[in-house]
Parts: sequence; structure tokens; C-alpha cells
Amino acid sequence: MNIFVINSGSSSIKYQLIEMPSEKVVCSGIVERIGKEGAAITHKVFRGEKEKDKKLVMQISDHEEGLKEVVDLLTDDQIGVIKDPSEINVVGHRVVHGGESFAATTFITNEVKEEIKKLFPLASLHNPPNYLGIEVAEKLFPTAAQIAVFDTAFHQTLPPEAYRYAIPSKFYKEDRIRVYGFHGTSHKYVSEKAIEYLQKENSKIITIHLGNGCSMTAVKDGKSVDTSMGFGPMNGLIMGTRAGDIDQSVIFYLVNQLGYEAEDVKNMLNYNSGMIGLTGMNDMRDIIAKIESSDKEAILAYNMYAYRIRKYIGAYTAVLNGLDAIVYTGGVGENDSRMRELSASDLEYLGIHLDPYKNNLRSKAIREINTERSPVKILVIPTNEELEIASQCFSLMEKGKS
Ligand SMILES: Nc1ncnc2c1ncn2[C@@H]1O[C@H](COP(=O)(O)OP(=O)(O)O)[C@@H](O)[C@H]1O
Ligand SMILES: CC(=O)OP(=O)(O)O
Ligand SMILES: [Mg+2]
Repeated sequence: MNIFVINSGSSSIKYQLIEMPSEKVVCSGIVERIGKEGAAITHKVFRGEKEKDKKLVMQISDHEEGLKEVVDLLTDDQIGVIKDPSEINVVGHRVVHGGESFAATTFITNEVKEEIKKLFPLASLHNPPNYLGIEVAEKLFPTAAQIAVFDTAFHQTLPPEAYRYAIPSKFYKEDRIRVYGFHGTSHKYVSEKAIEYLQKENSKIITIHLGNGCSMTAVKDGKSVDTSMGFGPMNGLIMGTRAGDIDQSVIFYLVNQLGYEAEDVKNMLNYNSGMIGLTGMNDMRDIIAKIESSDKEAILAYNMYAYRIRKYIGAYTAVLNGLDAIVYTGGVGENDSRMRELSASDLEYLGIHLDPYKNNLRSKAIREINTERSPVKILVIPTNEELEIASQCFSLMEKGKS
């Protein structure tokens, strides 16, 4: 079964064509820096032993344009992997917000699309590009089944103590205002890999997903029991363009005293805060370059980002009443050894001891970066949201057959 997975992030589209159940990746790629200067598509084709790369730097103004370019590459005369779009059996879509309507992977119908649309205000950076991906894919792959896999689904196991807000109950009961949690596909994938690695029946794990969006999850015996994002993907850690936790009175001050419109504040907290708000840059590679030239603002922002992670490690160790492993994943978590070192430092009291030498080794495999004597394992596990999405689509298709 040929499954084409589309993962529209806030700043990128990642995609993979995966043959299931063999899990063979036929091609994969990423459209990066969408809407910015230097936008690029890196497309990889895997044929036998050989891997063919193609990098295209071009103007890509939005997600729709990016996806159309990708489909052209799939059917390209020279490096194409399919002759006709009908060779794609399933398109698996990452959908960030599923609200309380979707606790599981589902076939996309018009009703499902309407629900996804209703959730736009709650995930304004994500559900609109996810929805667009569905619309474009329906046109480009008219014979394929379209399936949605939700970021929120893995967090449906949160207990009410963790998912309720202490606001009048009516807002939960009537308006479904609660913690939903995000990046669930990634937290699920890496926590399962960690459990396999630890070979422990009962496990207490903290997964730290650091991409453009960032979140942490406390995972007990394979189930999400608390997570740092909330009602929408804005809460918790400091992110590329999002502030994460802030005192809500700041919002009222901005609106009531400083005269900002609520919409401006929402945009400020979504697009102009976090690392970009502090340094003018949201790509961690650019921030690291600034740190190397001793830029004070970049150093402070980087320290703040790490400090927030450390606070959540402490909180989730208490939630779990112990800790077997912390797992770093996502673009920053997998690649930025300096951030791993800083965010896992001064936590010896909790049994977390990082080995700087192991931390600086580069590898795409699962690896342990703690010292021999560290009671808590520190793991770097590359996430693979696309493979997780393909597996879930395949299971749903198989279920549909039986
Ligand atoms: N070598 C690296 N060092 C530091 N940060 C990196 C490196 N490679 C990628 N990143 C960072 O990863 C982030 C993007 O992560 P990713 O998980 O792909 O995000 P998203 O899925 O939210 O678009 C960017 O901020 C980028 O700077
Ligand atoms: C939910 C979320 O923040 O996703 P991303 O990291 O892909 O922006
Ligand atoms: Mg991502």
C-alpha cells in the first residue's frame, strides 16, 4: 500500500511516500522556510542502494504552492517515483488540533473537514495549513483515501487533574475548554521507542519535542499523563515564535491599558514572541551563530529557553514520582547538543547526569548521552511523525477491510 504522508508544520511541510507494511520509504522531503527568503525543497528518492537528492531553492509563498511543487517532483520524468497520482492509495495528513471530537485516526469526510475548520481559532498556525493540505491532496490524488491523524489524540489519556483548567466548570462542560496537548504523534513515537530501548515494563519518561513548536510530555507506562501545551499549541515551553507560559494578566494589560486589539495580542503571542521576539530570529541555527559572536540578547534568549525546559523536567519528575529517562527529539532536540547540555544541566539532584562527550557525537540512531553512573537515561531519539502516521493509516485501512 502506497501511503503519502503530509506533515504541515508552522514553517515547513515534511512529506514521505511510504510503502506499507514494509515501511520502505520511497521518497521523502521537506519544504523549508515557507514564506521567507531562501525557501527550499530538499527531495530525496531512495531506489535500491542509491539515494538521489534534489535541492531546489525557490520562492515559495505559502503551503499550497509548496505542496504543488512536491507533487510535480513525485511525477517528474527523471526523478519521479510514480507515473500517475492514482498510484497513491492513501494520503495521511497530520492534523494538529482534533479537539474532543477526534480521539483516534479517522477517514476524512466533509463532516470531518468541517470539524477541523471549526478548530481553526484554536490552532491558527496549524489547522489552516493542515486543512489546505487536505483540499490540495483531494484535488491532486482524487482516487486516494484521505486520512487524518491528530496531534491531540495521544493526550486523550490525560487525567482530569491535568486537563481541566480552574475556571468555572461551565466552560469545560459546555465549551470544551480544557488542555488538549499537541505533538502527540511525535511524543507517542519517541516514547514507544524509548520504552523498547529501556526494556522496562513500567516506565516513567519525559519526552521533550523541540522543533519550531516545542512541548514536553510526562509519559507513564506508555500513556501521556501531562503535557505542556494546552487548549491550543501556545502554552508551555519557549518556542520559535511563541511565548509559551505567560501570566494572563499581561494580556489584559496589553488590551486594557496599552490599547492593543485582542487579535494583535494573539498574533504577537503566536508569530512575534518566543525566540523571534527576543532575538529577531526563530531558527536556532541563526541564534547559535549569534551566540558565537557573543550577542547578549541571543545568549539570554537561549538561557531562557533552556531554563523553561529544566523547570518542566522538575515538574514532570514530580508528576511521575520518579524518572527513568528523558528523551530529546525534534529539529532542535536532535541536532543542538549545546541546548541539550544546558537544559539537562544542574539536575543531578534528580539523577540526571549528561556526558558531554557522548552528547557531542553525531548520529541519526537512537543514542544514550548520559554518563555511566546516571540513574536517569538521557536519550536522543529522532522523531518520525511520518512513519507513525503511515502506520496508523495502514491499521485503519486494514480494519476497514475486515
Ligand atoms: N543543527 C541544528 N542546530 C540547531 N538547531 C537546528 C539544527 N537543525 C535544525 N534545527 C532547528 O530545528 C527547528 C525546526 O525543527 P522541526 O522539528 O523541523 O520543526 P517544525 O516541525 O516545527 O517545522 C528550527 O528552529 C531549526 O533551527
Ligand atoms: C503543534 C505544533 O506546534 O507543531 P509544530 O511544531 O510543527 O509547529
Ligand atoms: Mg514539527
